Amino acid sequence: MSAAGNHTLVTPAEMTAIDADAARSGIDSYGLMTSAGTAVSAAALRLYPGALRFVVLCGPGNNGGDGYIAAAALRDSGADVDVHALGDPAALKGDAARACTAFGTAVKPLADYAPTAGDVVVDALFGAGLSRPVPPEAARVMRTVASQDLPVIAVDLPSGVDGRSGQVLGASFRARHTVTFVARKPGHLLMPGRMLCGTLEVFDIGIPGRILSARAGRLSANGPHLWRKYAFTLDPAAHKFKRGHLAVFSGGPLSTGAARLSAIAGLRAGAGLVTIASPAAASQANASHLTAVMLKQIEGEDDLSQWLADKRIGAFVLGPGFGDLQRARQYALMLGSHKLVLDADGITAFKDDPGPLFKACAKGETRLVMTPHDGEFARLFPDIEADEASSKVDRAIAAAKRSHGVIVYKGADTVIAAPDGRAAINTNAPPWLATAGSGDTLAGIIGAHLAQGMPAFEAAAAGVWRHGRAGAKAGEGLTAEDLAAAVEPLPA
Ligand SMILES: NC(=O)C1=CN([C@@H]2O[C@H](COP(=O)(O)OP(=O)(O)OC[C@H]3O[C@@H](n4cnc5c(N)ncnc54)[C@H](O)[C@@H]3O)[C@@H](O)[C@H]2O)[C@@H](O)CC1
Ligand SMILES: Nc1ncnc2c1ncn2[C@@H]1O[C@H](COP(=O)(O)OP(=O)(O)O)[C@@H](O)[C@H]1O
Ligand SMILES: [K+]
Repeated sequence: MSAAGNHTLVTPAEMTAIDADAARSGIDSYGLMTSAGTAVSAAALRLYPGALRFVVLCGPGNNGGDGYIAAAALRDSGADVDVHALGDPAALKGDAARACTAFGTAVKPLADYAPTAGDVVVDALFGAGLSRPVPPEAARVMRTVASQDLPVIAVDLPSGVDGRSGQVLGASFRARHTVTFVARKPGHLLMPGRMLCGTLEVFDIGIPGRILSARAGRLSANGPHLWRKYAFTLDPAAHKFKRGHLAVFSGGPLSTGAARLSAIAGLRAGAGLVTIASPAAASQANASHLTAVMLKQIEGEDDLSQWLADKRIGAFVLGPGFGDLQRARQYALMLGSHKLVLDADGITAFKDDPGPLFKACAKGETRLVMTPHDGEFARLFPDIEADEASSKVDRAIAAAKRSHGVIVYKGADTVIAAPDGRAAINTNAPPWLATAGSGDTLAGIIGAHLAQGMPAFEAAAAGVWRHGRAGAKAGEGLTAEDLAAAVEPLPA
């Protein structure tokens, strides 16, 4: 068994190709199924030593095959086991047919299963091969098992969860524990799939790492492996400008708090210098709340173009509490080759006509990071959002390619995607991050990374991860002020 520590994520389609490569290289596929099914039985015995009965529900493919192996191993260990099959077991093919024959004991129809207190359900109906909504008889069993709150151990994925997108096709089991093989799939990390897996175990069934890496794409779980080489230690001779200068645009007099949250988070995240660029009317409000953060009055385009001559400004944050959408457009388009985190109102400002922004970011190194939540994403990319066949990862990558910027598609399962097709799914964010000002804090952390010279994808991925860590450290009930204060130094 390996902890879910390997960062690579493999889609079901890639897994099929890995499977085929393994077979071509001479690895016995029935041996792989035997390892998989045996791992499931071991988990079932370990987690539920007091089970009165194990009920293994087997589907029409190799997921069902794993189930037959598990059922045989459970029976051979002395447990009470019943197997119920979806479809006719005589129609099974290949390794699954062999596993069913090896099980040897009578198999009952799925519809005959009457859930009973003391049952532990092993869900081997569908795994990577789920291709359409689950049939009604499977949905019925899922409902009765849930209504009795029986524990479910899922083989590979809770049946009904699409391993590519994490979406539920029709209905699904809610597992207490899921045993998957070789590597995690995106559906284990994306919502709602993540919630339906319970605890997740990745079992190494013996497919060599070289076969995995040859087929795996550019999607991983977010973590320090993505940015470690940019997580510098401080040069003893550093001065504040060397640590990066971040500028944050403030909104008007009644909405200055968001920019301050970004600014303070930017300082905490390691920027040497943070300046709030404030309209004159808001200067007083900002000045009365700022100490370490500096203040610069920027009243309009003339002030901004003069200020932009200061080449020491490493990055800008535009959007939190900004308010004036027309001005947000002007400012964003004036930033030339400067790096920019565009959040909140900065994103909404480009709702009806994002073309000029995307064009301005088309050349050279990626310099734009956008941090939309669902609503903002749909405003900027309505057609991408409307494509129901695509996963959150697909949508984030499509938006990154179109905008030439890094997309941080926020939520409980934030996806970070780059225009070159790299993507990561974040998993360390506690639910209490959903609080006012939390997104402003995130924008400031990412801005600090950009100001310090991290490339955009790494800056964004590290920012999302540090934001999640800070949330966990500050704990439930945090406010956005606590969050900024809880940002830990890099490298973590
Ligand atoms: N990838 C690997 O290396 C290994 C995979 N194994 C298992 O193999 C599984 C994948 O096997 P398969 O590709 O056979 O796929 P599945 O067993 O997940 O399901 C495919 C079967 O279900 C049918 N089906 C799909 N959606 C349906 C629906 N909504 N209603 C009714 N029937 C439906 C398909 O026509 C096909 O017969 C994995 O999830 C895993 O459990 C293991 O045997 C170990 C090795
Ligand atoms: N259920 C959740 N679990 C974990 N993180 C969440 C959840 N909901 C939201 N978040 C995170 O909280 C932050 C909220 O940002 P945003 O929606 O912009 O809020 P605000 O505008 O109030 O600052 C984002 O980083 C998002 O990923
Ligand atoms: K399953």
